[in-house]
This record gives sequence, C-alpha cells and structure tokens, in this order.
Amino acid sequence: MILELDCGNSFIKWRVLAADASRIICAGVVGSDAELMLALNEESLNVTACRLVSVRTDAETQLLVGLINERFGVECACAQPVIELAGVRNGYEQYQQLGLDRWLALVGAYLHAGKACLVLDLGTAVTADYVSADGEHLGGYICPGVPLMRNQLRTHTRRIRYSDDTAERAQQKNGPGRTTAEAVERGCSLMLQGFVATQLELASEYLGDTFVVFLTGGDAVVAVDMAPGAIIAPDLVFKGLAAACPLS
Ligand SMILES: Nc1ncnc2c1ncn2[C@@H]1O[C@H](COP(=O)(O)OP(=O)(O)OP(=O)(O)O)[C@@H](O)[C@H]1O
Ligand SMILES: CC(C)(CO)[C@@H](O)C(=O)NCCC(=O)O
Ligand SMILES: [K+]
Repeated sequence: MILELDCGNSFIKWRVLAADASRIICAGVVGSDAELMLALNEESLNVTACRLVSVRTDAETQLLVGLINERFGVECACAQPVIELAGVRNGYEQYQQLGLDRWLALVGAYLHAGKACLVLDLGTAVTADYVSADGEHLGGYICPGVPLMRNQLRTHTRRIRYSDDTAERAQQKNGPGRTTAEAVERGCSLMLQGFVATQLELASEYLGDTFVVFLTGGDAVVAVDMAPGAIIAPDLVFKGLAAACPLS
C-alpha cells in the first residue's frame, strides 16, 4: 500500500492507495502528526511506500518522516522544488520559493487538462495559479482564505464573537446580514467570490478563450456556482505528487 500525505499549514490530508495505485483504500484529514498516527493505527495497513509534500519547515517535516519510518519501516519520498515537471515549467524567479502544494496542484491540473488552466485553491490561504497552453506557469496570487479573514476579525475586534454553529447557519444565505455572524460570514464569503470573479476575468486576459478552471480546497463549494464548467478536484495535489515522486 502507498501512503500519501499533503502537509499544509493547518491540516494534514492523507490517503492510502492499493500497491498498484488502482484504488483508494482509506483517506482523511487531521490536525496534527499525533492525530495522523492515531488515524493510521485505526486501519490495518500494510504500507510499503510513502510519498509526501509539505509546506511546513524542514524540521517539522523531518519529524513526521521519522514517525512514519518508525511505524511502517518505510522511507518517505518528499516532493522537492524543481524547475520543470511533467511538461510544466515553474514560473517563479526563484523556483524554490513557489509553495510545493501550489506547484503540485498546477502540475496535476495540467496533466489532467493538457491545455491552459487556472488553478484556484480555496483553503486557509487562497491561491490562484496560471498555466499556459504550452505548460508555462505564468505565476499566481496568494491571499488570506475565509478561515484567516474570519480569525483576523475575531482577533482584532472586541465585539465579533459567535459560535461555529451560528457561523454555519449564517452561511446558508448571502443577503445583508442582520446579526454579527451573518454580516461577517457573508462578508467573507463575498470577498472570496469577488476574488474568484476577478481571477476568471484575468484568466481570459492571460490565458485566452480556452482554459480549464480547477477548484480545490475546503471552500471550493463557495465558488462552484461562479465558475460553471470548473472541475472540482480535491485530489489535485496528490495527482501532482504522484508525478513528482514516482515509485519505480
Ligand atoms: N477538523 C477537521 N476534520 C476533518 N476535516 C476537516 C477538519 N477541518 C477541516 N476539514 C476539511 O479539511 C479540508 C481542508 O482543506 P483545505 O484545502 O481547506 O486545507 P487548508 O486549510 O488550505 O489547509 P492547509 O493550509 O493545511 O493546506 C477541507 O476539505 C475541510 O472541509
Ligand atoms: C501559500 C501557501 C501557504 C498555501 O498553502 C503555500 O503554498 C506556501 O507556503 N507558499 C510559499 C510562498 C509562495 O508560494 O510564494
Ligand atoms: K493547501
């Protein structure tokens, strides 16, 4: 079995594939290394290979690599920054500085589409990346996602306080908020939608008429209605990871 890990700033997304990568055996999202090891221990797994991508510090990543090695006796293949992969060229002035999750997502997208693509990752951070029809990464954008916007408001004000339940109820509609929770939740959601709308406009400008939009990340649902024809691809990073760390 192949263990795959996407180690982000907030969550570790994990999944286990059959040895021939033909199907997903189990998968999950956890908040910490310890939670990951607990989740993996709950399954009876025969892990024979591991590949991972991390945007954490090298020290944090090595800690996790050590835990995996201890538990399963396998070395993790870690995705590394490269200038070119699977027909895509990294567009950063310093290719090492492009977040590896962004890089693998856009490689995964181009492998899937084979033409120009706009990759929108709507998670803790929101990112947009542009790939031209011939595989040139043109660069992208980074901004705070809904969880960060919401937390900034909570942290820097005294009267914005409400529960997660209230937040969830407030998100059902988009009209002007009549409670604090509604005003904040709908406001942040509109910020995100405004960002997505602008990205779609820019994409026509930079990518021409024919491009494929990929939506990924926890808040992808907020944007589906705005991008008809967009491909919802929760596993884009894993697609790119398989290309970055082939097992044979
Ligand atoms: N406590 C949780 N348990 C399980 N799933 C969760 C939990 N919190 C969030 N999720 C789900 O996990 C996924 C997190 O993905 P998302 O793309 O938003 O990650 P992210 O916030 O960008 O994380 P990172 O910065 O760690 O990559 C979402 O699909 C979300 O619904
Ligand atoms: C932007 C995030 C935080 C998104 O997860 C990650 O890709 C990252 O840490 N990137 C490094 C900075 C950059 O991509 O320019
Ligand atoms: K992410």
